[in-house]
Amino acid sequence: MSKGTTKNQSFIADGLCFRPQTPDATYSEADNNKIYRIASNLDNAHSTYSTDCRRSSLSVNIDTPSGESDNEEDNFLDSDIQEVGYFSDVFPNEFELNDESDSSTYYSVMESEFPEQSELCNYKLLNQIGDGAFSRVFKAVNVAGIEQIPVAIKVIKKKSIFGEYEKYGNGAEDGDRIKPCNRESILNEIAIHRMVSENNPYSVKFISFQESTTYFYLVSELVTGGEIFDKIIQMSSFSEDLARHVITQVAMSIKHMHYMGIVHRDIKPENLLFEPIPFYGVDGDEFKLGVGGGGIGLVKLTDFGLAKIISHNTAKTPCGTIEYTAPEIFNFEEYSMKVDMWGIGCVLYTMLCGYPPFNEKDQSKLVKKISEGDYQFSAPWWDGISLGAKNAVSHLLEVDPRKRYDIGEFLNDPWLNTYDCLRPSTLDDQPASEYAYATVEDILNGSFDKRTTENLHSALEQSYELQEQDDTESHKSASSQYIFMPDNNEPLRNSSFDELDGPFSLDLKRSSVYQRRKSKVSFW
Ligand SMILES: Nc1ncnc2c1ncn2[C@@H]1O[C@H](COP(=O)(O)OP(=O)(O)OP(=O)(O)O)[C@@H](O)[C@H]1O
Repeated sequence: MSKGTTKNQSFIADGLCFRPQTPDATYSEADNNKIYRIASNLDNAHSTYSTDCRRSSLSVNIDTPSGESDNEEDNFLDSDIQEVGYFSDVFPNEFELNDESDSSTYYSVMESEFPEQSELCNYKLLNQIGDGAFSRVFKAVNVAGIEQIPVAIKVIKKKSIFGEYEKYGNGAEDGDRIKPCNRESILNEIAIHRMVSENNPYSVKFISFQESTTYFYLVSELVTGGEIFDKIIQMSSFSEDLARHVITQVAMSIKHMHYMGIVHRDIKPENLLFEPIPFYGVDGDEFKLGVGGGGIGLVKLTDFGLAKIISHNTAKTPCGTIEYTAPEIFNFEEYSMKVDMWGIGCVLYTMLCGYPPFNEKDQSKLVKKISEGDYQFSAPWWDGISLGAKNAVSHLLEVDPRKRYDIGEFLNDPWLNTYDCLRPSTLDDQPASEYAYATVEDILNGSFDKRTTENLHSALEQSYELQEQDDTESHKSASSQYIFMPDNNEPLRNSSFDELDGPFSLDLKRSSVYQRRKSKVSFW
C-alpha cells in the first residue's frame, strides 16, 4: 500500500479498528517496519499499527464501498465487522482524526529481556510488576513521547485466551483453566475500563490499547504503591480510620460505576491499588485526615475484566472470586449492583480484622457459609472494633440483596462519615456525627463529571442487548478462585483451594509480594 492511498482505509486509533467517514484522514507507510501510522487527537495516544498486527474485531457501523477489499485479510476484516456498536459512543474521539503523526517507535527487541517487547510500539518495557491468570503486567515508558512518563502495560497473550490453555502469568497453573475468553471479552474490558476511569480519580486511568499478532497490550496509569492485599498482609489489619479511608475511595469508584449502569463484580483487595504516602508515626500506622496512613494514600480500583453493563439493573452470569462472591450468585438468582456491595463488605471486614469473613478450605462448606451469611465478629480480633464499624459491615454482608446497603446508603453510613481521629477524648456528650469532616457525598459531587456519564447512558442502553448475548462469556481464571457460568448446570467446577496458612489468615500464596519474592522479580 502506498503513501496516501485512500482505498479501503482502516484507521487504527488507540489500537482499535475503525472505518471512519473522515475524508481527509491519511495513512502512511514506514518502509523498514511496515507501520501504518494514523494520527489520533488523543492525548498521549500512540497511533501506530503494524501490518503484522491482527486488527481488532471492534468496529463501527460505517459503510465501506463493496469490492474494494483486495486481499484476504481485508475480506476477513470486512466480515469481522460486528458487535459492540456502542463503541462509537464510548470512543468518540477516535473519529476526530488529523494528519499530524508522531514517529512510531519499536523499541529494539535485542535490548529487551521480554518477548512481549517485540510487537509493542512506542513503549519500552522496564520490568514486570504483576501478573494475572492470562496476563503479565509491566512498568513501561513511552519512548515516542517527549516526557518518558512511566505507565503500566498489561500484556495478554492471545494463545492463552483463545482456547489453548497455556500457562502464562505466574498465577496460572495447569488445571486452573476454566474457560478461555475471547477477543470480545478483552475489548469489553477495555471499553469499560476507559469509560469508568474517565473523570474518576478512584479508578486506574486507562491510557491506550494495542493489538498485535501475539498480544493485546492495555496501557494504563502506573499506580506505584502496590495492592491493598499486600498491605493487609504486611500490617495484619488496619485501624478503623485507615479502613474507612480506603473503603470510602472504593465506594466512590463504585458509585461512579453504578451510576453509569456498570457492575464491577470482582471487588477484592488484590484489585485495589494505591499511591504511597510517607509513613507517619513510629509504627507507620498513624492516620492523617485527608492524607491517609500506613503508607496508603489515593486508592484506585482496577481490573475491569468481569465488569458488565447492566443498565437494567440485573444480570445472571455467576462470576467473581469465591471468597468475595455474594450469596445470590451461588443461588443463581438474578443479581444486581448489590453484588459489589457484598464485595465491599468483604473487603471492609478483611481490612478491619485481617482475615476474610468467609474462610473455608472445603469449597462446598464455603459456599454454604456464604449462602447463609454465616460469619462472626470473633474475639479477640473484633473486640476493639467499634459497633459503628460492625453495623456498616452487617449492612453490607446482608444475604438478602433487597435489604443490603446500596452504594448511596453505604456512603451515608454514620460510621463511614465519622473519623475517629477527629473525636475529642470527651466524646460521650457529643454526637459522633458532629466530627465528620465531610460527607463522602459532598466529595463525590465534586469528583465526577456527571455530564459525561449522562451522555453515556443512552449508549449503554443500546448496548444492553449486545451485552446480554455475551452473558455467558467470562475470561477470568486467577488461580482456582474464579467461578463461571456452568455449561451443564454444575454449580462450580475445577475449584481446589490453595492451602491456607491458618483459619484466620489471608492466603499468603496469593499475595503478589510473595509471588514476586518467589519469582525473584524486582519491582519499582
Ligand atoms: N496500573 C497498574 N499499576 C500498577 N500495578 C498494576 C497495574 N495494573 C495491574 N497491576 C498489577 O498487576 C496485577 C494483575 O493485574 P490485573 O488484576 O489487571 O490482571 P488480571 O489478569 O486481571 O489479574 P487476575 O487474573 O488476578 O484478575 C495487579 O494485581 C497489580 O498488582
